Amino acid sequence: MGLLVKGQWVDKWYDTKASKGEFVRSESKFRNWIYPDSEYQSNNSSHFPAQAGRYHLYVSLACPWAHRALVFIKLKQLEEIISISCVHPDMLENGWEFKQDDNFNDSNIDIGDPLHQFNFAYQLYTKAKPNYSGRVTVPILWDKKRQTIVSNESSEIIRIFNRAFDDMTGNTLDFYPESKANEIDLLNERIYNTLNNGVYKCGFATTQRAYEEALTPLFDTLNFLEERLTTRTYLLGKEQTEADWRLFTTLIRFDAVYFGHFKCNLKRILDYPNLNAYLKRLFDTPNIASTVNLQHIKRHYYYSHKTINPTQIVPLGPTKLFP
Ligand SMILES: N[C@@H](CCC(=O)N[C@@H](CS)C(=O)NCC(=O)O)C(=O)O
Repeated sequence: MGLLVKGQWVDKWYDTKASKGEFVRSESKFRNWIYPDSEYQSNNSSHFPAQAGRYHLYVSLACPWAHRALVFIKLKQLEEIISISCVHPDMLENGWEFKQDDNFNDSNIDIGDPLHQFNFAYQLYTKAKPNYSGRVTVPILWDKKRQTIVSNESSEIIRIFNRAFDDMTGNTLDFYPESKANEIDLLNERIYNTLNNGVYKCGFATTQRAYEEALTPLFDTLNFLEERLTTRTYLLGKEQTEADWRLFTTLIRFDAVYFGHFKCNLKRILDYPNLNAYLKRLFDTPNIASTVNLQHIKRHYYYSHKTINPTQIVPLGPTKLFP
């Protein structure tokens, strides 16, 4: 694991010394946007036009942030509009790699870089910006025409997918409707800080205090959500929204990796009747189950984080998502 410094790859683990043992996530740096024809401004360099076949999405099937983007490809029926490939689950001294490995073939998405045949994800970043400094993260939304990264921020990629290509697909499902935007934003904020990123704060903490300070709010939020779901099918009521899918990709990994590997182990999702039923409901949404790859998930976390699991032993259980 490492990062780019002025276009050069440096192998370095997260530095938590400056933050008293706390894991602090860095901001994503490519923040452009794809617009439908009616809103696209060709003289604005951060604007990209909605065009079929023009964009490629690089994901990791292990990563919860990349998983959000993949879920939106399915929900918004974008498979014919945006091509997709994935990285190998191991993220070691070279960061994310495109190496072929028959042990990790996914029946839906190929490992590799079909556009440039690069070996490493960092090469995409230096192609987009030769002197780039920063982390090399997935998801990466790539523009084949301008040969650059449109966005590497999952929360924005899903908002782009939510509407930019509606004219082409005819799929007008809206997971961030104006009337619910405030409530969605509020829930997202709590869930991001304490759960989506909270599991990482627990797992990557290097002091007891930092770990405990992340663990308490994490389970407060799970208890709050369990209560909320006693009267609701989805977080906002009867309809699915973006808030559900942002939560989904964390919950689906929880019992398999966050409970053990990241020490979020006061309770499993399986121990929460409402949350568990809700998770299954989301999982059973058409085309969603195919986006979940338990083998990539377990292998990535247990094998890549050598500071947490130096033996790199990948536990055999759980073998199923819903035992
Ligand atoms: N804010 C980003 C975070 C993405 C992210 O951190 N992805 C992880 C994989 S789970 C990654 O690529 N990490 C590599 C690194 O930090 O060097 C997003 O939501 O898209």
